[in-house]
Amino acid sequence: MELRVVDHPLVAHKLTLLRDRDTDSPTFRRLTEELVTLLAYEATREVRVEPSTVPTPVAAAPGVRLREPRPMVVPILRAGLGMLEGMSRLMPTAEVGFVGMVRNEETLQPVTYAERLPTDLSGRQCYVLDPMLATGGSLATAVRFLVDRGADHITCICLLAAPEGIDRMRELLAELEVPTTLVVAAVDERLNEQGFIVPGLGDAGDRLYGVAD
Ligand SMILES: O=P(O)(O)OC[C@H]1O[C@H](OP(=O)(O)OP(=O)(O)O)[C@H](O)[C@@H]1O
Ligand SMILES: O=c1cc[nH]c(=O)[nH]1
Ligand SMILES: [Mg+2]
Repeated sequence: MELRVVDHPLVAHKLTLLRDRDTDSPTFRRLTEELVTLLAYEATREVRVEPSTVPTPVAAAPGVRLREPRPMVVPILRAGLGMLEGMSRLMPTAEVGFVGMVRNEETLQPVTYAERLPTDLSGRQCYVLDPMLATGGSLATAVRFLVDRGADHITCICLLAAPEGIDRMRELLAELEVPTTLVVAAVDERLNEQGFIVPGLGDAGDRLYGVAD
């Protein structure tokens, strides 16, 4: 798995505001979208295109267009949903599939409670969205799921990652033949005893949408 940490002052500035516990929910949502759009620019560097020529008012201009099958964007519910709009803004013609996952707060194991994806993802490039990579269990499960259905190129976009989660992803995905890239705004210090990223930003889902039961 290739790791790309996006080193850009605007990303760092927005991430700092996002982390602040005094940032309210509407601002948190807006910053999340803005950050994703910036990360997506880097994350879509390998998106597949094909030659396409268009007529300008002056002459024919050779260019490119996104290749079929269209890329698939997969937000991991709940918190990943906050990243969808920012991603769609950059790649509006991508298709969207959904996976719903929640971590068991004691065992930290992910539980999949929803899935709405094509059964056949052969030849598809997939962009998985989840703001937080903590133990790596949720993201690795989602990636495996997509690869099992035939996806042949996976890019994960996260806002924050813990070193433990990156190591775990590498371990769990080691035998996959499919190229996998992780694009993040920052790699934080560590996980705490509750599996939260330190210093992190708290519970991304709660900060986006309010406290869940
Ligand atoms: O790397 P992991 O240890 O698996 O943890 C990360 C997961 O935890 C959070 O979701 P959560 O379970 O809080 O669900 P939510 O999105 O509904 O808040 C986060 O959005 C990731 O999906
Ligand atoms: O720090 C963390 C870890 C998992 N999920 C979150 O939302 N935040
Ligand atoms: Mg949560």
